[in-house]
Amino acid sequence: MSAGPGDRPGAGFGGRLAAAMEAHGPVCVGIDPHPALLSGWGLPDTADGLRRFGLAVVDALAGAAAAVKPQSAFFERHGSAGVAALEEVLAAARDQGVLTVLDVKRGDIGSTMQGYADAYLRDGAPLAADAVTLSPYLGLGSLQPALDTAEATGRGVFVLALTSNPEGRGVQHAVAPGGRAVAAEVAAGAARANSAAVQRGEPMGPVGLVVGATVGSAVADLGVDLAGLGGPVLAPGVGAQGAGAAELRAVFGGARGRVLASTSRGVLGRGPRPEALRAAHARAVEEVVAALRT
Ligand SMILES: O=c1ccn([C@@H]2O[C@H](COP(=O)(O)O)[C@@H](O)[C@H]2O)c(=O)[nH]1
Repeated sequence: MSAGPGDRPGAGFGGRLAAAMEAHGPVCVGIDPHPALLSGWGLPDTADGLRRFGLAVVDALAGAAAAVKPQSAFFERHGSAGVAALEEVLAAARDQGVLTVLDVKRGDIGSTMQGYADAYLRDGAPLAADAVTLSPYLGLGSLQPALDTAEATGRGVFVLALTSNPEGRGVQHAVAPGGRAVAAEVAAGAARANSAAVQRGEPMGPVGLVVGATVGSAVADLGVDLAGLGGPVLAPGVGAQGAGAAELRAVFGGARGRVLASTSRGVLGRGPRPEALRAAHARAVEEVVAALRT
């Protein structure tokens, strides 16, 4: 079976994500198999435990959630067996029509970046996802091979702009040579990369940003132009990291229709019963929709 997006309706990632958000609401559920969650679900902290955990989340949320976001780190803890479990979880999501954002936060020199692009964004790759997270801190231009591959295969990327953790400020708020904050430069570069898709009339381009729902006034203070991005905004920090309706409303004023809020422990902590996971997701959707209503 093809591992590419060819078996999915709609061409580009932005269009497919917009359709999924319209159908299921603007909330992505992270698949973060923390040891404590595995134990709470009665699963062992082994590759097989992770596999069962990830498959249970996909089964519960297929047809209910716009996307799932497996966190690669937890699978990598178990070496090749953990990565094989991640492959199975990605394949299950693909088969069940759930969009995947693989949270790997990759960044490297351009020639190596092509290797990452081939690993995650190529049709038929064992770890192929609909989108991946990328780190621009080796220079936004170094990500170009991944952006090109995503564009060519109908996939997407989310570039870290303002992360949800407080330690990110030292780098992301720093002033770049042009006089703008680094995060504002990253957003401007992403907007440029989306311009062709926007001109073609696609609802969203393939290049999204990661902007934590916990970043307070940073978007406005630093002049990070989310309104002009033309792509989706992945907003982690909802739930366990403390962001709720008030924070979402305050941070995302200019981009409300394109925000995909992301929560992991906030939903996973309600498992393992599928109905409980779906109910927690539905509550999160209600809260996010109310917060982002224009
Ligand atoms: O800025 C960022 C970027 C990514 N993350 C990731 O999202 C989840 C958050 O999990 P919660 O349980 O909802 O706190 C996790 O995988 C992070 O690595 C982020 O938190 N902030």
